[in-house]
Amino acid sequence: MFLRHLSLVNYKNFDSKTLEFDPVINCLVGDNGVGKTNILDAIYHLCFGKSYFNPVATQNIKHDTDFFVVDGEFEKEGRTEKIICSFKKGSKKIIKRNGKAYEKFSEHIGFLPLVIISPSDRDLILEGSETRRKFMDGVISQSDKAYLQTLIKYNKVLVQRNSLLKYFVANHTFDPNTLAIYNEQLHNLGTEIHKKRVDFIDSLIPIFQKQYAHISEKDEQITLSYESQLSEGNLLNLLERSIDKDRALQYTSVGIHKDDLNFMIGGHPIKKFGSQGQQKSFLIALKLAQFHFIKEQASTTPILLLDDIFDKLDENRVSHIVGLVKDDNFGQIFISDTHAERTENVVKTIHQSYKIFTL
Ligand SMILES: Nc1ncnc2c1ncn2[C@@H]1O[C@H](COP(=O)(O)OP(=O)(O)OP(=O)(O)O)[C@@H](O)[C@H]1O
Repeated sequence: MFLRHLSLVNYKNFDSKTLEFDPVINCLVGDNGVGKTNILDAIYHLCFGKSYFNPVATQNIKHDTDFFVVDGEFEKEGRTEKIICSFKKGSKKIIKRNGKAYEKFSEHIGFLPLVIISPSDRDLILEGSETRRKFMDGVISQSDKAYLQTLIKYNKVLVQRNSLLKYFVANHTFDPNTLAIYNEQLHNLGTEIHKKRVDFIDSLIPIFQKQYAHISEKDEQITLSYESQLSEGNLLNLLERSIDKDRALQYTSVGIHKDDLNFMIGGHPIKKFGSQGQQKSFLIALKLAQFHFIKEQASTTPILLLDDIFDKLDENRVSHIVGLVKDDNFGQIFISDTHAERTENVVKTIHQSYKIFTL
């Protein structure tokens, strides 16, 4: 799969921009702030229906205008797939595939698999557990449509259960029977999600360890593990046992919405004890593991976006990553960098077709 053509109207700093891409390697070069990352984000937008960097849709519209359009032409399994994502202030965002608008964006997720490696990935280490759950959910959803639907249902029931807990307190009442209905639903949906997360992490760990060893070239003991209250007991029991606590807190204190991933180095949290270099290698290994996992699960090689990759790695290691496309017949890669020469030196070593875009 590859992206052949991209055109932007009023997307972030671009009023109008058209690019024809190489099927293998594309380098976006230029000074700070010219819009290299914005182009990568527009590609991300076509695959996920949203920005990777800025979740506020209106802020992706060029200042002083009131709509944006991102239009892309992909080649997938010998067919042309035309995707248009448009958004006008005050209206709903629209994503169309070959002229037909999706009713639910979730139906589009996974159709065009993509992995991005960017300096903002550090949030996965630094931020709270929600960021790591989103990462996990994003990867699983790209290859398992049922997972995303189950997760959406779980979150809806969770909102309803939390509203009920608030209602109880506001009205000085309690109805265990209605609560039991929500408990049962959360149990069924949460158990399914938990199982898929366990399976996912089990498959990801060996790929991740291999990638880390490759990148760090050192014998460091790093671990990635999944932490869930459901590993200690059945969700229905946990929910029943926490009723008093939940009533006091007015929200649901147990469930898969509390899951986390633990990132450790030498047995200690990498957030506190990892050097900057170790944290960067960890994140790249995690994202490359994601790339390989999706490639194995989906029948398509994901598009790989490398934003500001030289910020994280030296030229040899960038060559190694870019070299991924050499092994994967249909892989396409996008690299953003401030130094045209440095980028060209790296891509030349791969002996594949490439294009350099100077912005
Ligand atoms: N909604 C918007 N309207 C207009 N300009 C915007 C909007 N959102 C972001 N920008 C502009 O986009 C530019 C940043 O673009 P981007 O992050 O793509 O740069 P870059 O080329 O990747 O830079 P760097 O090399 O520093 O990473 C900034 O000048 C910013 O002001």
